[in-house]
Amino acid sequence: MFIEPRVGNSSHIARRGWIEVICGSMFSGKTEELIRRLNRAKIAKQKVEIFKPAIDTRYHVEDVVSHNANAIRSTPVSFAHDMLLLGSSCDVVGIDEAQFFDDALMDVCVQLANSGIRVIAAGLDMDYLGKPFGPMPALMGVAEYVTKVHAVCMQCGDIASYSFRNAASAQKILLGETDSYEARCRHCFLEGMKGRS
Ligand SMILES: Nc1ncnc2c1ncn2[C@@H]1O[C@H](COP(=O)(O)OP(=O)(O)O)[C@@H](O)[C@H]1O
Ligand SMILES: Cc1cn([C@H]2C[C@H](O)[C@@H](COP(=O)(O)O)O2)c(=O)[nH]c1=O
Ligand SMILES: [Zn+2]
Repeated sequence: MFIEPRVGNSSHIARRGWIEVICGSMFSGKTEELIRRLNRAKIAKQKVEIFKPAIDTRYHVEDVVSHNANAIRSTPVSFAHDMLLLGSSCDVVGIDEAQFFDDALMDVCVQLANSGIRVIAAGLDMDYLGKPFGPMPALMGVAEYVTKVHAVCMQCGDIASYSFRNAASAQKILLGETDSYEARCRHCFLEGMKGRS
């Protein structure tokens, strides 16, 4: 479905940008899919830059790493606006953990795409309460392509769209893995939330 954008010296080939969003729960394969698309762009000899929020240091300070240990080199940035300058000379900009960015993310992605860059952003569509997460809904609204991927429910084996938090914290941001979260389907998520305020 996703072709590599045609970039080159030929004046008749216009450079066209667009926005792709890969969303879903934790463990749904967002990062794997992001890495797959970015590696294909690299194979097509396109200039690729990958960014992640500086707060996400779970596996590695610089690499974007999936739960099954696929990795790709990235630049950690503190603010969405940092990507405007750092990504402006690329063909493709990849963004992981997009939900952690500030509300400027949508405008930044639009500006990058308007300047001819293919933007691929992966992030959680919902937080541990099942509510839309940060700048993701706005970004999905302006994206040309939105792909929702699913995990496997750890309770019943059905498809999972929710990230159920097993830890006691009520803070919106709590970095973690299987130590604090499990993927759940709607039914098992609601069962787990019963009795919580
Ligand atoms: N409940 C689960 N459902 C599906 N995959 C899981 C689950 N738990 C662990 N995994 C592993 O996580 C991988 C996906 O990791 P990743 O791409 O980092 O996901 P995400 O970025 O969406 O959190 C899968 O290929 C699988 O090996
Ligand atoms: C649901 C939820 C998750 N987080 C954190 C937990 C992880 O560190 C990342 C998600 O990583 P993944 O690549 O999608 O597995 O987000 C959080 O801080 N708050 C939440 O509500
Ligand atoms: Zn279930």
